[in-house]
Amino acid sequence: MSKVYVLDHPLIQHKLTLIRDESTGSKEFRELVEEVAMLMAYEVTRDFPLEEVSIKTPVGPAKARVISGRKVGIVPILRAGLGMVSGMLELIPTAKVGHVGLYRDPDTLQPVEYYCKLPTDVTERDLIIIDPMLATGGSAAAAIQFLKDRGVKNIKLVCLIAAPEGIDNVQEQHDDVDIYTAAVDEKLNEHGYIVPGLGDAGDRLFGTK
Ligand SMILES: O=P(O)(O)OC[C@H]1O[C@H](OP(=O)(O)OP(=O)(O)O)[C@H](O)[C@@H]1O
Ligand SMILES: O=c1cc[nH]c(=O)[nH]1
Ligand SMILES: [Mg+2]
Repeated sequence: MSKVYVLDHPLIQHKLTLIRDESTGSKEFRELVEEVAMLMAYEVTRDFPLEEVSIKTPVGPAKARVISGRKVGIVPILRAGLGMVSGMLELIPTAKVGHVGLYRDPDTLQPVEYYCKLPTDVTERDLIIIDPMLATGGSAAAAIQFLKDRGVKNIKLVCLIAAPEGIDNVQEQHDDVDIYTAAVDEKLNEHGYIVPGLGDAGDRLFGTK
C-alpha cells in the first residue's frame, strides 16, 4: 500500500490557511501556491540518495555528499498544476517539466484529456505529478495511468489539499504511488468540490470566473 504524507510544517500550514481564505486575491494566491510548492519540494526530495564526493574547500580536501545522479521530471496537471511548477523548480532546478492537460467534466466529474507533452527521456526519470487539488481523484489517477502507459515506473503525487475520497481512489488504482499533501480535508460536496478546500484552484490562480 502506498503512503500518504501530510506535510504539517508550520510554514506550510500558515501559508495554506492564507491560500484557503476567500479574501486572498489572485496575485497573493499565486505567490503563496508557489511558496508552498517550494516547501513541499523539500519534503518530497527527502528520500533522494546521497553519494560521497571529494572536493577542496579553501581550507583543504574534504569528503562531502551530493545527490546521487537522480533524474527528475515534474508533471503539472493543467491548468492548476502550473501554479506549483516554479516553486518545485526552485529546489529541483535540473528537473525537466512535462505537461498533462486534463479537465474535469463538470457534470460527470470524469477527467477529459486534451494535452500531453513529456520529456523524451521520461522513462528514465522519477516523476513528481503536481496538482493543487485531489478531489475525486479521477484526474490524478488518469494522469498516473497515462504516465505508466508510457513506461514510467517511479511516480509521486503532490497536492495541496486532498479529499479522503481522492486518496482512496488513487490508492485503489495505484498502490505504488505515494501521496504528499498539505492537508486532508473533510469531504466532497455534491459538485465534487473539496470541503472546506479552497474553491476552484485554476480559477483562483488565473483569475477566470
Ligand atoms: O480529483 P478530481 O475530481 O479529478 O478533481 C481535481 C481536478 O480538478 C481541478 O482541475 P479542473 O478540472 O478544474 O481544471 P483546471 O485546472 O483547468 O481548472 C484540479 O486542478 C484537479 O486537476
Ligand atoms: O475543490 C476542488 C475540486 C476540484 N477542483 C478544484 O479546483 N477544487
Ligand atoms: Mg478548475
